[in-house]
Amino acid sequence: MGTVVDAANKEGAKSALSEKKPKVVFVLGGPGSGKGTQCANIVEHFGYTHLSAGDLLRAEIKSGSENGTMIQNMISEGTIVPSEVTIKLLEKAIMEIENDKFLIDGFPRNEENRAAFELVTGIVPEFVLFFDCSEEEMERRILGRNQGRVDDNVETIRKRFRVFVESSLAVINYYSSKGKVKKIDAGKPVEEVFEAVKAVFAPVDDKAAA
Ligand SMILES: Nc1ncnc2c1ncn2[C@@H]1O[C@H](COP(=O)(O)OP(=O)(O)OP(=O)(O)O)[C@@H](O)[C@H]1O
Ligand SMILES: Nc1ccn([C@@H]2O[C@H](COP(=O)(O)O)[C@@H](O)[C@H]2O)c(=O)n1
Ligand SMILES: [Mg+2]
Repeated sequence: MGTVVDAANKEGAKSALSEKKPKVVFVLGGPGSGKGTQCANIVEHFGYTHLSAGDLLRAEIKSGSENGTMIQNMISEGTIVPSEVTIKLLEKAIMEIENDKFLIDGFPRNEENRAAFELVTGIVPEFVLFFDCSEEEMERRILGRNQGRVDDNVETIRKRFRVFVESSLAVINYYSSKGKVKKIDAGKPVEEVFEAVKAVFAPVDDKAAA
């Protein structure tokens, strides 16, 4: 099966998404850095729609789709699912949802994700919100999360840390070279982190909370 990049190259196709032209913010950071927590706050205060790539993949497992077993195994291992799978889920969600601005949480996770998304959708992010947090603090948070996630165990957490350092940081560095990264100290308490997040969105977004 050709990759999603091959398909885009071959057909020179831009998905229907590029017609919709949504505003997209990538929300990146290590496992347990607080991406989902802060996305919920941003949704409430600034009117974005939150799309967690991890949640979309977990929903795909639950749907019993043909990719479900592969996704389940990769999440259990903390590895990164092929871009074509994740991008199709993101494209479907963005096209179905009546909003023109989206927080894409936990994506892109590696260079393949990044390049394929831009090639297939034609979308370039407004900016990247990067939650910077120590591994000690992230591990402490995940072990206290109690959401029953198959990947919330010490062994998989350590694998996810390794994937983040080896693959995801390169994505952050790429956008940093474009001057697009807004780095947040995510090691602080939730409310303090959100104060810093608000400062990022307030000047840019016309729906800033009063
Ligand atoms: N600033 C914070 N201080 C303390 N605990 C936090 C903070 N932000 C989030 N948490 C808690 O840490 C845990 C992980 O947060 P969250 O699920 O938002 O992280 P995440 O980056 O989405 O992780 P993953 O990539 O594993 O989905 C949750 O239990 C959350 O309540
Ligand atoms: N772009 C992505 C995002 C996630 N995954 C897989 O899902 C796991 C959980 O992601 P969270 O953001 O919810 O922590 C992640 O560890 C990967 O296994 C992916 O493959 N590609
Ligand atoms: Mg999350």
